[in-house]
Amino acid sequence: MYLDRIVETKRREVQQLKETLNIAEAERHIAAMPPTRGFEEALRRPKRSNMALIAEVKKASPSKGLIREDFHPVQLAEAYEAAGADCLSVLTDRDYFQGSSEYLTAIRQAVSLPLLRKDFVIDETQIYEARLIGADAVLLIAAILPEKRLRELKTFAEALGLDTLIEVHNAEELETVLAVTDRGLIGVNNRNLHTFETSLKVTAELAALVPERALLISESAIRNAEDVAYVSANGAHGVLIGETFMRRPVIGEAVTEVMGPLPDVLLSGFGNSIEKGLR
Ligand SMILES: O=P(O)(O)OC[C@@H](O)[C@@H](O)c1c[nH]c2ccccc12
Repeated sequence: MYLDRIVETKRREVQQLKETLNIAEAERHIAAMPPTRGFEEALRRPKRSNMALIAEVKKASPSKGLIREDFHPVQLAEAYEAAGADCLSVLTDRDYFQGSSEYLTAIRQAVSLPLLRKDFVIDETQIYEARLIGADAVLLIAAILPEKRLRELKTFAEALGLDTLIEVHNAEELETVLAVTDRGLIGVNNRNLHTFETSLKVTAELAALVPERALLISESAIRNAEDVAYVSANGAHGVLIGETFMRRPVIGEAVTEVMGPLPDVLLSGFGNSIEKGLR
C-alpha cells in the first residue's frame, strides 16, 4: 500500500534530518524569523465570502503521475495570488509528488499569502523544518498518526507559530481528531490515501459530524463550479484544489471558472495586472 511506503520513506528522511538539524540553532533561527501569517485566519475571512480557497502547487502525484509539465512554482503561486486564492498549499515531498522544500521557500519570497507545507509529517523535526523553510501551517494526517501523536504534533506546531490542518477520511479518524480538538481546521480528504478512490460524498457524510466552530475544508477531486457548490451545500467552508488548476494552461482563468469572480472591491486593487491578462 502506497501510504505505508510513503511513511517508510518519511521514517528514513526523519532519521537523516535528525542527524543534520541542530535543534538549538533551529530555535535560535526561528526566534529571529518574522511571525507566521495566519493561515486559519485567512480562511475564516475568505475573499469570496461564501467559500475559502487553498490552491495547491502540485507537479505530480502517485495516483496521476506527472500532472503539469510546464512547472514553475513561483509563477504558479503568483498566478494563484492574483486570482484571489486565500492560501496556498505547496507539496514538499520529493519521492512521490516531485515536490521540494525549495519550492516553498521560493514561493514564500514571492507571494504574501499564508502557506501550508503539504507533506507527511510524523515527527517534530519535520515541523522545525516546515517553520524554517517558511511555512505558516502544516498538514497532519490522521490516517498515519495515533491520537497521542496528533495531539503532540499539533501542540508542537502551535508552539512554533504554525497553524495545523488536520486531515481525515472517515468517521473513525474524525472521532480521533475531535478527541484532540473541536476547533481549528479539519480537512476532509475526498481521496482515500490507501486506494486513491475519490468521492465528494465523503465530505457530505463527515460534515454532519464536524462541530460548528471547526472550519471544514473539502480536499481533493474538486473539478468545477458544480463540485464547489455541492461541497458548499453539504457543509464545507473551504476547498483545497490542486490537479484541476494544474492541468490548465492559464491558472487565473481556471480559478475564476471554478470559484467564481472576486468581489469588485478586491478586483479594483489589482485592476491593472488583472486587465493585463492574469485573469
Ligand atoms: O489535486 P487534487 O485532487 O485537487 O487534491 C489536492 C489535495 O487535496 C491533495 O493533493 C492531498 C490531500 N491530502 C493529501 C495528503 C498528502 C498529499 C497530497 C494530498
